[in-house]
Order: sequence, then structure tokens, then C-alpha cells
Amino acid sequence: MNPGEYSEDPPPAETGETETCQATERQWQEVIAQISTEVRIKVADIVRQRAPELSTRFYKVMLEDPEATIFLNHAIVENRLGQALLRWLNMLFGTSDPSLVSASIAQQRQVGTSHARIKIPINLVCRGARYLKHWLSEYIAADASLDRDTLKSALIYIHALVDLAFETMNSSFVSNADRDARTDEAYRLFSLSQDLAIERERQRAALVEWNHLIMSSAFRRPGSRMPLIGHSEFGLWLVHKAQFMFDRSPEIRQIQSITERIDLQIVPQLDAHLDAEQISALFTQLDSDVSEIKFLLTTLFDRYLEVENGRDALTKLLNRRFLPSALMREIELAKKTNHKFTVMLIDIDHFKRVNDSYGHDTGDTVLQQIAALIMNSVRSGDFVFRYGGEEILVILVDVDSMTALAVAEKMRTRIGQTNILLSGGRSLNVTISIGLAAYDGHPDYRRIITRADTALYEAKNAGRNRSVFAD
Ligand SMILES: Nc1nc2c(ncn2[C@@H]2O[C@H](COP(=O)(O)OP(=O)(O)OP(=O)(O)O)[C@@H](O)[C@H]2O)c(=O)[nH]1
Repeated sequence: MNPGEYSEDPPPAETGETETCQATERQWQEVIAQISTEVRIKVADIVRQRAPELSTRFYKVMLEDPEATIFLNHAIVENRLGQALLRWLNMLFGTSDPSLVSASIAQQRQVGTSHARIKIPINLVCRGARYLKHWLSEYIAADASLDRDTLKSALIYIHALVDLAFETMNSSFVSNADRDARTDEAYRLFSLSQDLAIERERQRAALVEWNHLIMSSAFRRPGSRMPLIGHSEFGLWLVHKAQFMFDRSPEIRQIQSITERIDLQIVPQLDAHLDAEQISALFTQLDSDVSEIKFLLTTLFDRYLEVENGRDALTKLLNRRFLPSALMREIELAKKTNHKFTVMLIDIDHFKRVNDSYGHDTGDTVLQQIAALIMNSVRSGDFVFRYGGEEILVILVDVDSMTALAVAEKMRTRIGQTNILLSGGRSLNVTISIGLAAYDGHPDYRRIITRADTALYEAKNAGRNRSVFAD
């Protein structure tokens, strides 16, 4: 979007990036080779003459674009970006010497790095490219001295060059954004690896402390102000740490909106000189808001404490959250080593009846025992996930289809024959249905789950208590 901004060296290329650069350079050279020197010079002349006008036009439109104004203002455009775009245009079209192509590519990579650092959305960058191509085409077409064939090859040339420049920019943008995302994730995991149980208690205490402070401030000296929750230790933790640690958690968003309501609505009213009845009503509201925050905090921390040890609290099976990573890794291994794996999706038959007849607690006991039986039926190298309510997903690693089916059948028979022990000396028998799918070379991990799910559906439809292998 500000293609001339290229002040810093990009980070060193990662594996694969060097090959991409070489391929780009080859294509870039081809584009230059396909056009006559005469047309190339003509285009460079037109661009040089019209570049100031183009730069003004570009940033005028961008400054009116609500998505772009987050990143731009008139001062930045006047002081830096306008000139930077001029330099970028002249370098892109002015380099008639093929030996300068690699420098031009390096320039695009640096621009992409800046875009990633500023976090400019890629759609905005593409919009910028579209405007540039459009106006450049207009300028070329407006030149009456060009005959039809020259015009055609000049237009093809500018489109190809702008596309190559933005392709290079965006490829660097993506690898930088990936790198940033990995660093963010590593930091997030690091934050989460701190003792969450202690953090939970500390934040609950900080919240209570602010609550006491605001209560006591009700009897304050006239003129002093009520403490804002946003300035409290809890408020600072919420904005600076929690939003990052618990990225995208709905509880964090809810807590944030409650704290905003407190600071923007309740505290200013408390600051006004109200009568005792009004103050009491506000404190009742505050009490309920603080209780809600405490509840949300507990829910949030409990969920993450569960995730932290990677196990589902009821069944002690692996948390479903880790399923994509495990499957993607198995797909990588299968591609490299040719060792196949199979996904088994297991569902307890008529489990609703168990809940309805014996109660939910007994249902939980049954689920726990089935989970333990499944764990004991597979090898320690296999993965067993709690997939959904009463659905369990197993990844059998390094097996052929025949062996996988034999494992499934043995497991199914064993579970069907086991007396599940309930409280009061009672016992119960349940059966399971299994859908299996062997890795078929498809790179998307979701596909193998869908195939296993379809096979499970068939097993259920065919009468339950059976295993069905997907085609
Ligand atoms: N006790 C208990 N029940 C659960 C849990 N998770 C899901 N369930 C119950 O599992 C039952 C699943 O019911 P359905 O999807 O209708 O399936 P089903 O009764 O097992 O029937 P089929 O799968 O068609 O054989 C529902 O009653 C859920 O409430 C859990 O953690 N504990």
C-alpha cells in the first residue's frame, strides 16, 4: 500500500523462500526479455513524467478509504509516502538493465516486510495494486504517439511488472506474517506455561482489592475521584496480558465489555453527587458486574488449566484442541516415510438412553470407563482424543487397513462384552459403533475425519455395534 517504504533489511530468507526468489527472478527476466528496449524506455519515460500525478492521485484515494486511513494520515503521506511511491515507480520501470532485477526484487521484499510489520491487510495492498495498474494503463493509453502494437505490448508489460512486484511483496509479507504469528504463539504458550492456578488467584484478589477500594471511596473526601477498574492492577493485567494470553476467548471479550461499562457508566455516575439511594443502586449493579467478572475469570482459567495439561477433565483423553496438530504431523510423516495411519471415530450406541434411564452422572461414569477401555486397546504411540460429547477419535499410527480393522473389531467386541460397573453394585452393557478411514494421501486433515464420520454414520444406519471402513 505504501510501496516505496523500504527502509529496513528484511529478515533472512527461510527454507523455500530462496527458491521462490529465484523463480521470481527468472519470470521477471522473461517479462523484460519479451519487450523491446524501445518500448521499455518509452514506458519508463511516461512513468517518470506522470509519477508525481499518480502518487498524488493514489494517496488521495487511499486517504479517503476508511480501511486505509488507520495506517495513513496527510502528514505521513506528505513527508514520506508520496516521495517513496515516486522512487518505487521509477525504480520498477526505470531499470532497463536486467542486472538490476535482483535489486528490484529485494526492494519488493523489503516493502512486504514493512507491510507485515505495520500489519497492513493484504486485501488493501491488492487494492493499491489495482489502482496503480488502472492509472498506469490510462497514462499509457493516453499517449497518442504509440501505435496499436506498441500500446498492446506496453500494457502487457506494465501489468506483468506491477503483478510481479506485488507478488514478491506479498510473498515476503506472508512469510513475515507467519514468522510473527509463530513468535506470538510461542510467547502466548510461554505466558500460559506460567502457573495458571496462581495467576487465577492473583487476579481474583486484584479484582476484590479494586472492589474494596471503590466501596471505601464512597466515603471519600469530596473532590477526590473514584478509582477506575481500567487503572487497577486487574485492569492493567486484562489489557496488557490477558487479551494476549487468552487470545480470542469469548470470556475475555465479555470481561472487557463489563469493565468498559463500569468505567464509562457506573464510575462517572458515582463521581457525581448522588443521594444515598442512587449510590446504593449503583453499588448493587457494581456487585453484580464484579461477580460476573469473577465467574468469567474462573471459567476461563479452568478451561485453560484443562488445556494446559492437554487432557479432557472427564475422560482424561487428549483434548480435541490438539487434534489438528497431531493429524497434520501424521500426514507429514506419512508423506515422508510412506507409513500409513488410520482414523477411527467411535460413538457409544444409544447413549442418550443411558443418560435418560440412569442419570447424567452414571452416563459420565460409563463414558469414563469406555474411554479407559479404548485407551487400553491401543498402543502407546496411538492417539486417543475426546472428539465430542460421547464420541472418541483414535489415530492408529503406522498401520495398514487390515490391522486397523482388526484393532477396531477387537475393541468393539471387548467393550460389548464388558460389564460396566455402576454405583450400588449395578452393572450395564453398552456397544459402540466405529467408522474408520485410512490415510489416502489427501493433504487436508479434515478430509480423513469426514470420511471416518461418514463411515460411522453408515455403521449406525446398518444397525450399530459394528465397524465400517470408508472407501
Ligand atoms: N453423561 C454424559 N452424557 C453426554 C456427554 N456428552 C454427550 N452426552 C450425551 O450423549 C447423548 C448422545 O445422544 P445422541 O447423539 O442422540 O446419540 P445416541 O443416543 O448415543 O444414539 P446413537 O449415537 O444414534 O446410537 C446425548 O444425550 C448427550 O447429552 C457427557 O459428557 N456426559
